[in-house]
Amino acid sequence: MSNPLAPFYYSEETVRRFLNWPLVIEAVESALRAVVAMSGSTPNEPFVNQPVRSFTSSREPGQVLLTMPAFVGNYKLTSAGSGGDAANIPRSTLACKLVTSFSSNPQREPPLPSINANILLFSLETGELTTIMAGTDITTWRTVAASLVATKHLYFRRFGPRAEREREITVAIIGCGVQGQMHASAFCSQFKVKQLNLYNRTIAKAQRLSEQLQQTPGFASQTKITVCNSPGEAVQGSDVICVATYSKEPLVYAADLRPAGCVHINAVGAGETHYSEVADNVYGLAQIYVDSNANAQSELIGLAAPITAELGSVIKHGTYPAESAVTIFQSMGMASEDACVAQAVQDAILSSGRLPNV
Ligand SMILES: NC(=O)C1=CN([C@@H]2O[C@H](COP(=O)(O)OP(=O)(O)OC[C@H]3O[C@@H](n4cnc5c(N)ncnc54)[C@H](O)[C@@H]3O)[C@@H](O)[C@H]2O)C=CC1
Ligand SMILES: O=C(O)C1=NCCCC1
Repeated sequence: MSNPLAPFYYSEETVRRFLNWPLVIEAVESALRAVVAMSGSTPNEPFVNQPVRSFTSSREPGQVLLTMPAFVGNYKLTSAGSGGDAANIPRSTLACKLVTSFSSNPQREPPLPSINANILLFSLETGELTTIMAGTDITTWRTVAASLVATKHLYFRRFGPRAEREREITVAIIGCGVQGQMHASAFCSQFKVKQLNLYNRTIAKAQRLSEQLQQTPGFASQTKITVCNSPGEAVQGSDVICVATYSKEPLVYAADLRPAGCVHINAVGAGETHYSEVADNVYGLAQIYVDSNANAQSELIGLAAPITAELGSVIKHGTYPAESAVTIFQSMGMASEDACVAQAVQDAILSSGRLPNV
């Protein structure tokens, strides 16, 4: 039966009310696990059909449209308002994110985000478009969630099953734009961050973030924040480094890493290539993990170092790195993450009784 109101539209404001870390982390972890299995490999197991995304350049350099389709089959969501028996019923989602990256948007007057996205959800019965969901906040949250999940499994789990709750860490944030700001607040709320080093090309932006964090109700008072004058200063002594800029030149060099290793890097940003923010000599000594091998094959061309594994396979099999390793989570971003988070948000909205088209 076709829906007379379709497609439903959920605005950024509505989506924002339903985003929280348990919901987004669970959905992103589901996508990361599911991507390890391709269609039909094991019956009833979660799996992903995720063709390589397309990049369409627009008028100027630094302006690009990405189309990101995915089908995620047989996965479960427990924290999205589908609690009780419904939580045990396998879900499947057919979705496509349309996202633009216009890197000079923050310099506009008034400033706009560099990343703007919408996520389309389709009926599994008829293929009709059922929902259009604003996807800019989802993109930020799911990318930060991927870094949180990577840090838990590639860094903390080296030290045992409870380390993410007990171990104190120093975190460097390089790039204090939309991604950097949310990485900073999420890492401080989800882990025990004793020292937070902030660096941004325009130092005033890092300064502003420091002030905002300190004014945030509930911001961990045990976190000392330092605004750094160079990326090297931020990296030195850090256990976990998150780098999210448009830089085409390396910002993280081996000489600045702790000499004994034991460092994890979330490489989030994309200049011309995904791997431009981290120097070759760091890739040369690190173990490199990716969200998707298939995406890595098409988007990490030229990376002169082997990929160790998909993050989802570490989560599934518990194959954690050695304590002293330097690890990189090369985050490219996956359509399946967007699909699972959008589904979880839609479930939460519907179970709250909220009307669509708001
Ligand atoms: N891996 C993933 O899934 C995703 C990756 N991204 C990427 O993350 C990066 C950051 O995105 P947003 O925070 O939304 O952008 P933004 O524009 O809000 O922030 C970018 C920050 O990087 C800094 N920056 C820009 N160019 C630089 C350079 N050449 N050297 C040093 N710093 C520089 C700016 O000062 C700014 O603070 C982008 O490359 C974006 O494409 C965004 C979304 C998802
Ligand atoms: O996954 C995404 O969404 C993006 N990835 C790379 C940069 C643009 C947005």
